[in-house]
Amino acid sequence: MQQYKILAINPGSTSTKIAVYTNEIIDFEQVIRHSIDELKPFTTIYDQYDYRLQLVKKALLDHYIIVNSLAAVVGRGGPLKPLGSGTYAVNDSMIHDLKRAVQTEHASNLGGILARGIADQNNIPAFIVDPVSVDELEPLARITGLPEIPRRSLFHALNLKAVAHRVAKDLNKDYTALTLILIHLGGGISVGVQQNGKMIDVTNPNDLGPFSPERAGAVPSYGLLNLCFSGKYTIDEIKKRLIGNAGLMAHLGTSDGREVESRIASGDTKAALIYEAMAYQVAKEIGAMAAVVYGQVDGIVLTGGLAYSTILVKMITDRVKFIGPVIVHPGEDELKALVEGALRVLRGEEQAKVYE
Ligand SMILES: Nc1ncnc2c1ncn2[C@@H]1O[C@H](COP(=O)(O)OP(=O)(O)OP(=O)(O)O)[C@@H](O)[C@H]1O
Ligand SMILES: CCCC(=O)O
Repeated sequence: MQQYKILAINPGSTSTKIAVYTNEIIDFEQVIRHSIDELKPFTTIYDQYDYRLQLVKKALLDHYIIVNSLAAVVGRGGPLKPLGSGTYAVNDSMIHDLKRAVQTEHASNLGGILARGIADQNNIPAFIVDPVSVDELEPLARITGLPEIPRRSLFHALNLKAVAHRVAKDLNKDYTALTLILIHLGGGISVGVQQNGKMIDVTNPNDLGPFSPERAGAVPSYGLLNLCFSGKYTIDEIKKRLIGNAGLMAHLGTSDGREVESRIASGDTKAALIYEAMAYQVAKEIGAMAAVVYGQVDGIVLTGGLAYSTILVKMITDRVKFIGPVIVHPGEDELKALVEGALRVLRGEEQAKVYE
């Protein structure tokens, strides 16, 4: 079998995670941490480019990786314009949009730029895979009761798509032949339904669907309206509340599922009620996604950090197993997901898409 050595780069707000794989086997992984003081001099995310690039190059040297041994470099895709799923070659239009943070400033905007910066040294391809702005919604799924507020597709695309590929492989089925309900159970929770390889409906964890360890999910609109106009909060404070200080955090003062479970084990009835409510909301959303595909579901796939929880998985499974088999792939491995996306292209299983 042909050997492909691939560098994956995942820039986050306080770290740059990198890994080198040979095919699906990891050679090394490193988390390069960035202190607040180190990042302070940079006004925009793009201003951090050279600083992070030098650190990635140093890490490669430290691990005796020479750039010309690499077959490709793959970076985390930032919130680009809405686009179809898959692996994209990093081109000039993408670099332009990543630099100007076309949707929003986010550290992941540096993923494609760093990948290109290293790949260009050796004339090898640079890719990104399934950024959060993957948008494959059916027209019906976009419509809300307010024409000026359509639903937007923003979700944990990288992990959900990678896990869908793994499930198809495990079942020895064609990826596009499966209809799957896919649930990422992380700090935020995304629930979507994938048919013919497309996520035709999905909840954006920042404004719809179940509440999660730190986000509010869907809340009654009149209540939210009153909070916004109470005069007590700025718009930024409301945003931070909805996606940082909501869900388990707001009810229980922690966003750590393990901590909630140890409280439940020691008899905390409030923790038990809130945790079950989160499972209940996830199950309800799974039911809604099943209705989208007339109940014809090949599997319900639970993934993300909270999928390590046997209690939570059981509470969800008990409510949804009548819809289809529940398959659990706990955790999320974004670097591996990036490498798998690059490998699909290098092996000719998929064509690299072109960002316009
Ligand atoms: N064994 C476990 N039991 C219960 N909860 C767990 C376990 N392991 C991880 N978690 C919980 O999973 C959640 C984090 O999941 P994950 O790491 O997928 O999220 P994240 O990367 O922080 O956020 P996001 O996935 O939204 O980007 C936390 O609430 C964490 O406490
Ligand atoms: C917006 C979906 C992805 C994330 O919250 O990290």
